Amino acid sequence: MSKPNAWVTLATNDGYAIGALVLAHSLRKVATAHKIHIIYTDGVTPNMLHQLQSTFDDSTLVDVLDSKDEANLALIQRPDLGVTFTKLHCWLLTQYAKCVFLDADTLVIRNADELFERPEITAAPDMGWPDYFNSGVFVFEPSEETYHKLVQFGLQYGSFDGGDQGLLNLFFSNWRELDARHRLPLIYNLCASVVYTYMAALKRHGDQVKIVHFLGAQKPWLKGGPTPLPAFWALWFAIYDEKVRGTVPSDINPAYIDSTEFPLRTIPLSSSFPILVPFDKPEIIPSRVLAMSGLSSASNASRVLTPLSPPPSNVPIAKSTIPIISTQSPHVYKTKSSSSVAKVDESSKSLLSDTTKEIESLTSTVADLAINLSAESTLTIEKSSEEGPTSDERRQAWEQGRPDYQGRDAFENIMKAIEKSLS
Ligand SMILES: O=c1ccn([C@@H]2O[C@H](COP(=O)(O)OP(=O)(O)O[C@H]3O[C@H](CO)[C@@H](O)[C@H](O)[C@H]3O)[C@@H](O)[C@H]2O)c(=O)[nH]1
Ligand SMILES: [Mn+2]
Repeated sequence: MSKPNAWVTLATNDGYAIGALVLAHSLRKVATAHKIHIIYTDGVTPNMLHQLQSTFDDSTLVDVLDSKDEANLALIQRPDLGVTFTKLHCWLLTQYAKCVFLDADTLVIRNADELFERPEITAAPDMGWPDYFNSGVFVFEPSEETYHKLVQFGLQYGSFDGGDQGLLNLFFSNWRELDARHRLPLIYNLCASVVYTYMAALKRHGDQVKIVHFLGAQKPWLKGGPTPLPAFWALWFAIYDEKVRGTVPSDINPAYIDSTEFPLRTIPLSSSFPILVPFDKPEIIPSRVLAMSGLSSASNASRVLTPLSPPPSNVPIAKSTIPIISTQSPHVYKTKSSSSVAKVDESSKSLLSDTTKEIESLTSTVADLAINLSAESTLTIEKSSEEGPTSDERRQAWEQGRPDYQGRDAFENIMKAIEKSLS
């Protein structure tokens, strides 16, 4: 009998375990034909583990302190590579013929079983640097030999970003030159946390998206706020509410939220981005999710209408040190070892609010700076006649990828506004 295939994910603590639960339910909702397997560490509390084990088809404990394992032995010297090496354990799942690894912060919103027809290594470009692949979704073939090579490689060269993505991209360094089968369209790993500069493409392909990735410091299960694509967050919460919330044990680490605390806000730039109707069944969108998305009913659910409301007063406003388009979260990623969970929760919370602010400010920067420019007397802009475009028209033009680059939105003006908004 031939071996089965499996989706594989990883959780080293209760927060990521919640993500993994939502992910597993999303895979069942889209009726995958393949197994669903989780790798976990003892950072997951027993009650959460029970939930994982009753939701996933199978699970594997990876004990980072178990010195019988060569990788773990080596880890004692290289604690920085902790979670990275844990992720590599997926290659040891040789009970499967082929696997697709999914980060615990991904969500499968349409059946994507065709991924198992792809060879190792298959992945989508990283949104921050498309010459590298993003390691949140990748096709691989379990093999002890590959595992050992990866471990040796990792020990020798480390990871240029401190995480598995850097290590895997160094190991599979010819990925970009491989044939087209190895490169996934972005609909298999659409990052729901970056501000897209190509809104027209997003609008064109948004309704074909199959896998969403909540990459970066903000995760749906953490306190914080929505990202520039609230419609996708709404999908995550729809599954969380329906399948997970009632099952999450009360002794879970209190840093992780109940979704009722999720601030009901949307972001202006996405005001014309159509919400995706989950699983072709508009009636299953809970009314709270519709409210979150600014929609009154699923039938006229073509536009997100709610204006931005003020940030919740309990979110501390810290001076940000995060780059504007923050698609990676190496700090949070690296520091979340099970031994320092409590400490890190605090720091990731403030990182989170920084990022929220940053994304919000960038979002309004991109859309609003163009619109507000003409009002700035300090900028050297040709004052146009009163018949010029209205703010709404200019916003629309931006969202459709048609800014007035010859006039008000000229390079110099945008530069000035960006510098101004950053200073
Ligand atoms: O404390 C942690 C941190 C991570 N993970 C697992 O590892 C994955 C990757 O971490 P994540 O926080 O999702 O990283 P991203 O924000 O997605 O950042 C990028 O950078 C990471 C480090 O290189 C890569 O693993 C990701 O695939 C890549 O998208 C998670 O989804 C989990 O499955 C844990 O279980 N515990
Ligand atoms: Mn991720």
